[in-house]
Amino acid sequence: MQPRSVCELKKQVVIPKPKLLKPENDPLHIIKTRKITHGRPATIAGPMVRYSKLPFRQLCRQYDADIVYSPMILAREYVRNGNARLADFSTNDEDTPLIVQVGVNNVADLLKFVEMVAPYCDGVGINCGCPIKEQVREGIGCALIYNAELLCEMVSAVKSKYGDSLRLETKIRIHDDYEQTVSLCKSLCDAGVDWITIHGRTRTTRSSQPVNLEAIRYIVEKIQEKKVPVVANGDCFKRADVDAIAEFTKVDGVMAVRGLLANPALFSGYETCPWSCVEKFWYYTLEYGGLPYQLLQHHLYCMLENMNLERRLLKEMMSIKSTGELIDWFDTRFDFKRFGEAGWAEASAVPYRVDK
Ligand SMILES: Cc1cc2nc3c(=O)[nH]c(=O)nc-3n(C[C@H](O)[C@H](O)[C@H](O)COP(=O)(O)O)c2cc1C
Repeated sequence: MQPRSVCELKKQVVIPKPKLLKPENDPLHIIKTRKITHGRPATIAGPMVRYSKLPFRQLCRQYDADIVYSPMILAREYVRNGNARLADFSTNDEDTPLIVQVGVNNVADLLKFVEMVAPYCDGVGINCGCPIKEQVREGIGCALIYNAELLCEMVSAVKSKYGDSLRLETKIRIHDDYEQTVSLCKSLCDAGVDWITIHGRTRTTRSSQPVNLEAIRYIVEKIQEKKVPVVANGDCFKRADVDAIAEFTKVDGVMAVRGLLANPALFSGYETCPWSCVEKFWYYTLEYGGLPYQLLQHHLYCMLENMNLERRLLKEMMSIKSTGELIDWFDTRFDFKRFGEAGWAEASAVPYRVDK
């Protein structure tokens, strides 16, 4: 029998209805109240094509990510192709608050996409930042920041259908001329967007160049009267960066991406990835399944890379070719007693090693 994603299985037994968001699952409520209730901006694990799959999302939540994104899913494929649906999105009841990010270039595909994913997430985010040429050529990703009319039409189509039962976000890049970004943001606010994430780079800025926080600050100030929350994205690599970015730009939330890939415990204040994080990642990966081997291996590489291990060990790990062998390798190379003795199923019931 063909494997099915959790999402598909759920569809067999329930007829999805638009749900009413509870405050604890409502990303907008979280963004608006984090400062008041926790004295800090909302912490957000941003979208990463290939990487932000269910086990990684749950890992980030364990380490204080308030809201977590799926990778960008292309609406065109998802709404037309059952195999794409199986490959692109799986979820479960613990996978909340979740924003499913979509790459889309027309209202019809977006509405169909939202209809399919709305019962399984708390919000949808439109990708308006992807600079990859093939996507931009098709009017997806970054192309949308130059097509405000279409983008706003898409936002208002979703919001007028779903109201407050589903949140809608747009993740944009900045323009060379900040006034263009200000104008786009104002139009998005008028179209009903719930919050805007601003990645402080232009279409052509590379991620090796520093993020432009001045631009974000400028835009936030200019759209203040709209009272729509803004999240800053770019170069958040440690917990202190969250506060520094929020303080400087006056945003309501901070999104990290590459920082979390290397250290999913970043928001909890760990300077480098703690060992407990590696153990938990293993746990979620085996519990939830669905990660292709190379992705599992690369996640582990990213985490271990900055953990002061001998390079020889990393090289050895990268030469391993299957999940079974990798488990054996971890068992022999590290103190993996907890899972080794208790077994994977029971391991979740015992407290994890705390490295703090
Ligand atoms: C491996 C990888 C995959 C990414 N995939 C997406 C994506 O699916 N959607 C998106 O909006 N941005 C994507 N991005 C961009 C990030 O979300 C983010 O905007 C960028 O990395 C800047 O944030 P950072 O400095 O915290 O990494 C991706 C970035 C990386 C490194």
